Amino acid sequence: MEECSSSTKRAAGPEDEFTCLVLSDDNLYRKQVFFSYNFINSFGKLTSNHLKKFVIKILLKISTGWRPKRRRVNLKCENFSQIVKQFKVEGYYVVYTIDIMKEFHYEQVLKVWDILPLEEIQKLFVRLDTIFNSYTEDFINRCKVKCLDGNLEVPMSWSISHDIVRYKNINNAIFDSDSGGCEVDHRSYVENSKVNESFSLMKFYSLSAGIVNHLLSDQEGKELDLPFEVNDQEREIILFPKSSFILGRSGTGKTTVLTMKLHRKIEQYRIASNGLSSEERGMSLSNSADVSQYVGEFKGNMLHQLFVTVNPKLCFAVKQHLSRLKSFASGGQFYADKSSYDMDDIDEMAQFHDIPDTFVGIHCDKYPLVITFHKFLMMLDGSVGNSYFERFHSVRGFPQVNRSTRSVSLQTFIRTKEVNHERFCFFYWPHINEKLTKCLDPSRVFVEIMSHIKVGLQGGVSREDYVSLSDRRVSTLSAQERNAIYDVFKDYEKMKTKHCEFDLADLVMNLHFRLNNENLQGEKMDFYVDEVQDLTTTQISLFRYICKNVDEGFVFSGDTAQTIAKGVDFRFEDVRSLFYNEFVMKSKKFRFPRREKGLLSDIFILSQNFRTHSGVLKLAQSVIDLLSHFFPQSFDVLPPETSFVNGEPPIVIEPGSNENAIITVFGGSGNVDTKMVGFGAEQVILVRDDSVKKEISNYIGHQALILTIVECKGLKFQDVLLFNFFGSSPLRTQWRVVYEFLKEKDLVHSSYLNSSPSFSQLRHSVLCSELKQLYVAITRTKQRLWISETSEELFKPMFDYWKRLGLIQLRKVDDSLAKAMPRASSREEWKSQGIKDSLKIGDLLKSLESRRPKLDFFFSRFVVQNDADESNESNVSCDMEFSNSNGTNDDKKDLPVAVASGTQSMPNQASECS
Ligand SMILES: Nc1ncnc2c1ncn2[C@@H]1O[C@H](COP(=O)(O)OP(=O)(O)OP(=O)(O)O)[C@@H](O)[C@H]1O
Repeated sequence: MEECSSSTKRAAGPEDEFTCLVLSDDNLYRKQVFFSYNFINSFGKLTSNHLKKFVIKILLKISTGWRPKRRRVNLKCENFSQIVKQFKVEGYYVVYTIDIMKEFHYEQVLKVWDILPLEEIQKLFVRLDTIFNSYTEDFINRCKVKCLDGNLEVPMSWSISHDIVRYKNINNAIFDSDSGGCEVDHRSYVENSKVNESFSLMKFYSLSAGIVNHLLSDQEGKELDLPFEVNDQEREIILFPKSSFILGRSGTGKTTVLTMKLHRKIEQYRIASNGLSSEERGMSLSNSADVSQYVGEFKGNMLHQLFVTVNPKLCFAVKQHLSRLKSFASGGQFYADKSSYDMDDIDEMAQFHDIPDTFVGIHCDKYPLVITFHKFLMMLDGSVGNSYFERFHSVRGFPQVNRSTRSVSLQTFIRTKEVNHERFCFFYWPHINEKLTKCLDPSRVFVEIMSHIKVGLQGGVSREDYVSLSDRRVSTLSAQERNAIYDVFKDYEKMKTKHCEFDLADLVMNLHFRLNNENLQGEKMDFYVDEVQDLTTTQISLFRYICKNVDEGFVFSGDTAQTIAKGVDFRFEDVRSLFYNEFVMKSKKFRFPRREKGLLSDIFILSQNFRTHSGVLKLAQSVIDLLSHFFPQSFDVLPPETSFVNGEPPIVIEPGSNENAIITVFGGSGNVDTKMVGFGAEQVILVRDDSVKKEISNYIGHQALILTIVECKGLKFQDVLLFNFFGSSPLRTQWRVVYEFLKEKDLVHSSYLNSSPSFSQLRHSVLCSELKQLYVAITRTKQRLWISETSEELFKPMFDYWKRLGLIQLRKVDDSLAKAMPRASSREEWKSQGIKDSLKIGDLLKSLESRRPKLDFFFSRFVVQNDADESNESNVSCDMEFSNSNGTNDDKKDLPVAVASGTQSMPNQASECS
């Protein structure tokens, strides 16, 4: 056995003996063993340290290829006994299965599902049966294949030249009704369970010294934030070495892939710098060949990685996640250090105060930089020539316009003088010539100005070029409309100059101009851009100035159905061709004067939803269907995501007769028992904007966390209450245009069309951003979504649509609903939710304190009845069984004692169950 070297000691905690076992050179197959989240939880609840150690020893032994001899088995998973195994230790059964994973080839792996007492085993088997029923016969047969190396059972592997397909045609397949799967609306789902208890969405963690240390230390109930095993689709993207684009609907793992890819590179770099240890050779998502390749590549290079996204809260969440992954990889603790997160606010400026506003001379320990796009612009601005802001007279008087630190007065200037969508609509639009504006929609005009006119280097495109876009087949604007928009643009520019204000496009164009004329020393960098749909193409092309490794240095991920940044309008194909023309061709223009073929980077599509169940996804898909109908050019059409878990339709809350549901639920009048006394930490009220947020805060104080749709972007919650989305929509009664779609689908009588406006791309362009916002709001929930509206009239068109398709359920605010909604949360839960989802921890704690007296009345958590049947003890047996060190066996009467060495040492041979 290998001695623990200094680098392996790093990972060793109190259980050095086990660390050495994990790292042992005998333990050749440890990369093929994975522990489920459930196993880790159940293991944590075991009270006997001796039992814990014994189980780990057996699992480590199994990971070397050792297998107990199989005997007559009575306790088994009916249909899949060849791939579902179990062994017994001191009255507990450890259940594991054989699976197949795709990395550089397909390979058999072991998944350890749970450790349970006898009475719970049968229920586990039934659920595993359901999962395996969804697999193809070919997949199952390959799991059954045994590959022997002497006495050892080693993983069988297959080349990736032929696909091994895991799932039958999910969502279309007809399942055996006994399998536990279910059929709804002609679509079948593998499971009928709560999302966080689902087996098909369960996270698995690979066997490592860190995991073993975790298992053997007393960490029961703490939030796990370990690098989990991604699925084959995600792994392929993580391992793909070239620049690429990742497209996928909400909850399909885009942020996860970016974060893991970035973290993996850090690990490879660390290994290349320190030399390989035994543990590191076995690190997840890599094999030694792969690592050695990077050893060569990284030597002598510094690793400069940047993660850029628009939402500061998402940025904060990614930063926290990366720091925990880093801590885990270097053997530190991987739970959030609660005390260090007790901050009042996630403020953009405070978040980046230690990163200078320049890319020149940034110290390497600042990497990876996880920054917002706004911070990225500030850093670029400080990197070449004179700052853009120095042109403003008032700024010249500020104390320091310095590259590394910007004064508070300058930051305030930037915040208050930027013309954004709201400022454009409310302050500029009313002052623009009415003759021009009367037939135009301000939001659409803002998009046109920011995304299609103010592009390029020289103050934007000419009128002639802009108007000529109407000749394109895909253009939805006539030449006349484009001329009018261009006139508005001219007026707007004049007014803006007069008021000494600027918009983001001004800054971006100025940066392009400066960066083109002055040489910024580009570094070899890796860029990970998340939620790329919220950036304009001109903004995106700024990345090329500071990243020289175009072939490999860029990963863009996003979903154009979730574009909520105002003024942005593109599809992934546009970004891909921009990348080719602006990044690839410009970086190679001197070396390759002719256009090369085959240099367009790959677009990967992620299709499995990991976040939520079919009830929510179907509602979300109905919004996508409207987008496809009215605005087919505005987003990338993808096949609907795969969902494995069946779930209830979201609930529309019927308001009381004379007040809105929020008042009924949270307070005001009414019986205390039917009032919801606050939301838990995993729940959120989503609203359109800050004004509605303020309005609700006035009603309910600190009883719940309230976020705007922009703030919740990229985050997730157990339950979501979407409040007054339609009632506060700028579309007002124009939502009636959806009847046109319903009529086309034969969902309403044609008389509905009489009172509906007929759809016009230009007049109803705001519907596009409304639908995208609605999609983002619906997809934030993992389990339950409640929709509450104050105006029946404004909601009616969408309500009719959803009701007709059976996508919602209507419920009155009564006792049962009020009881189902809240969830008592401990102080720790509030904190950990804040950590997970980057919320305002201070607010959460204040909120909790303020309702502390009411917590006594808190409705207990909505408990779903456990549907397990009592298992029948007389009917069970086991694969193999280990007695405890005394050789006793609790189930002796029913189950013949087997085996084990009868001591605490590792069993060498399993003897027979008689
Ligand atoms: N292979 C996996 N197994 C289990 N859970 C996973 C897996 N991959 C991702 N997840 C989980 O799925 C959830 C959604 O992932 P993520 O936030 O990366 O999706 P996204 O595509 O970025 O979503 P959005 O577009 O809505 O921001 C997260 O909770 C993540 O931990």
